[in-house]
Amino acid sequence: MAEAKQKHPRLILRNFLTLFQCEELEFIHKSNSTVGYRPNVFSTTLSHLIATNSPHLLMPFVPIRESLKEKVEEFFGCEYELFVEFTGLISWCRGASIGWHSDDNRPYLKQRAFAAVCYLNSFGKDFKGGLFHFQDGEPRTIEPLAGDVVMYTADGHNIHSVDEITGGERLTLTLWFSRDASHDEDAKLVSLLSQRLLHNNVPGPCLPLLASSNMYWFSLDQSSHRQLGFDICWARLHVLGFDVYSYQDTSCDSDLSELLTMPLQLARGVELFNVEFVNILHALQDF
Ligand SMILES: O=C(O)CCC(=O)C(=O)O
Ligand SMILES: [Fe+2]
Repeated sequence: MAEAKQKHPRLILRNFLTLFQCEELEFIHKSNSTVGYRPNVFSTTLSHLIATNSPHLLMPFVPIRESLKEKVEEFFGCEYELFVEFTGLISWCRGASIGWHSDDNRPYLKQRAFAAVCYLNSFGKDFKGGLFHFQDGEPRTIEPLAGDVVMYTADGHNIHSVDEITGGERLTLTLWFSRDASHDEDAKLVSLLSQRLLHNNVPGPCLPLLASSNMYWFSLDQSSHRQLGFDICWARLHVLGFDVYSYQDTSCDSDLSELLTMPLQLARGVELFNVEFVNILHALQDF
């Protein structure tokens, strides 16, 4: 057991998060995510929540980040040594996968010492495919289940992969930890928060601002014309059964993504709801 821990330092924790916490984070992701860093992947970072004037949505992350850091420090024997380097909600849609790798496998990722991946939804129920595998050691394969967490060193002792998603959307809260204080995410977040508070140019305490429209544009074919794709915010509302009604003058040649930055109302079938939203992010967060 001790030898296995030395060779492949890793820990699986069942039911670390409650289903309520999973659902709360899922709601935040589905109402704020942008197109991610790899094909068919969407992400919500904490700095993005600040940049889009939704810092109140950071609150549910605070106790979870703290207890994950404590667990990692306790299990890997490095109490009070770690900084959270990155926190993000990451969802993988059909076609997304990642081959064998370690999480520190690029020069710009060398500061990463440990990873914690929290599963926010479940294999077989919410998505198909997407099993997690370690190349060596035990456990070899992990079936993602809402609330469970896998923690492992970011180095070559824990080479891993994720099978292609074949249906649904697989959602995780993923954190990396570093020993290097210059990669402390908290310091970056505090600085972003204070910049926003000092520059009083935000519309109101809780009214979201959209990032640039290409951050929400999901291209179906990366290489082809920009038109082939959809706006992820609009698509998420559509999945929930809503249509968007914009009372802007649509006779001008404004495109869809521009309209979604303007005031709008929601409709379902022939029913038009009275509430006016400042933009589509506001509708997603408050419908
Ligand atoms: O989502 C997972 O299970 C692991 C993802 C992963 O390996 C990564 O993002 O580096
Ligand atoms: Fe990884």
